Amino acid sequence: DTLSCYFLTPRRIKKIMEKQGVRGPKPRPLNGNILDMATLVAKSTSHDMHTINHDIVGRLLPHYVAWSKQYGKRFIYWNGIEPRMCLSETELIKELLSKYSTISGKSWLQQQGSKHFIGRGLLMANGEDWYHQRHIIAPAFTGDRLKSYAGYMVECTKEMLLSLKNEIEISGRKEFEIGEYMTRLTADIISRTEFDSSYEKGKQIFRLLTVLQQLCAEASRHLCLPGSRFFPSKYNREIKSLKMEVEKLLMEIIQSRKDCVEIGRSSSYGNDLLGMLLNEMQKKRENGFTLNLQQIMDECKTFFFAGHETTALLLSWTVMLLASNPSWQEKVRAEVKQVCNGGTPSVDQLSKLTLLNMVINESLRLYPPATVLPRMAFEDIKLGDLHIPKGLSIWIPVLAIHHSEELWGKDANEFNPERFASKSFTPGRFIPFATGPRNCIGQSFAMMEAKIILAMLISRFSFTISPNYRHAPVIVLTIKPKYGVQVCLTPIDPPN
Ligand code: HEM
Repeated sequence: DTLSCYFLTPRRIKKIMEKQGVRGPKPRPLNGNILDMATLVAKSTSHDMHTINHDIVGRLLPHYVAWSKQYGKRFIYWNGIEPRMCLSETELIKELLSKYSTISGKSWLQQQGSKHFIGRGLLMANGEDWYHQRHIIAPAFTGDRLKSYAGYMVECTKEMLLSLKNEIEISGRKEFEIGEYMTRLTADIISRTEFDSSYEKGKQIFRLLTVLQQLCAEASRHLCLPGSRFFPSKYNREIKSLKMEVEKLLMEIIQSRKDCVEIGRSSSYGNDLLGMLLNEMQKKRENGFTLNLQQIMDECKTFFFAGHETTALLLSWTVMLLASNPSWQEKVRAEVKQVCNGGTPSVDQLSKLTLLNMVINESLRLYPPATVLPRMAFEDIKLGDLHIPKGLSIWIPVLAIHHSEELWGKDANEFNPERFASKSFTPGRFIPFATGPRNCIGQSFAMMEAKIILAMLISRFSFTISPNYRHAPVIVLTIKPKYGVQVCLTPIDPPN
């Protein structure tokens, strides 16, 4: 079904959109506007930024800036042979994301790019398949089950803070690239929540997945050349063998849990994410929809991918923002001290950390880890006054919406958490986790994790931005600090 979208001649889509006044840059044969985009981005990101400022849309999405100026808020461009319409009107975005979650989804090109990595897990699934998976998995991310992960988060954070403190005491080092620590920490947390008792093996799987992710990202750069993915290149061979290695380890964990249940040593597959998926695999058999082992493995990989890098980036950017805004750092530290009373934060205390919450939101606004949201229409869709033909991909430029002066006012590019103090603002303009039925399933998980880690970090250390930090945000799937975030840490002595 998805494939059939590609048989619709792109020319027809172009004509339908032109009739509605949606135009864009002229595509080149096969490659569309890919080269134009690459050239503009290479130029705009060839230098670091001169100061730590957040006016980054022109740097990161120069093609968006140029084309929206020339063709208006809606324009169409070509990612190779895939036509994409950029949509930045908040009303229409809200309508698309809330009403059409099963008849729009991930395009074949996107699925192809991640086939050997996360397969058809929740993030890449479409239609009915997506709907069933979402309903099976959703309970793992709400209510008491969600709260039960807080303990793991606190434990892993304690270990990281201790290793930082030891490093300072032993080597006298003060400067740290905090991104490295955050990446390791969020990977530890997701390994524990996913594989609790098989934690060590889980970590091994995730090390392999990190390599696999890099290889797949490189290989998908060549995807736009027709036929290239059929060549048994070095990439393809390496990708296949890594994939097999990861799946073999995953199967070992799954099999040992099944054995325990079958010989009666335990009555359930476990309380971690994997256990929950296996329990569901048994339960859902009666009502017709089943999760098979391949899907469970794809899901395990999906949670690792979707759940750790995004959160690590949120944390790194927030530390950068707090390090370069000492007055907010002090305010948040005082709040944590008052709410948590010197102890580790409990789930109930987290909702009282209002200032920290505002800072995290402001960080997600300025540096949204997921910079664009893609949705392909699998059927004709009516969106406001627009007729969207089947086969058209819609791209929502989250980063540009978050920085729009029209939506946020003259200080749109300034760090000002105060703007999140009032709860009433136009819906649809703040969408770091998307919105509607297909929003981020891990949103509450990520927010809980970020608050716990930042609250614990800020009460143990004060930090300033290092003179070695180079402000150079780049987009490689997500928004990353090109050279990391170097901060100088000073331990804060605990009272008495
Ligand atoms: C700051 C951290 C995070 C950000 C900014 C973020 C952002 C997003 C966004 C924008 C989407 C929608 C993507 C799309 O449909 O194209 C998404 C989906 C998803 N996220 Fe997150 N995410 C974060 C953390 C997490 C965590 C911690 C988990 C899991 C533990 C997670 C799991 C997922 C999954 C499985 C989906 C696919 C949901 C579906 O299609 O039904 N995310 N996330």
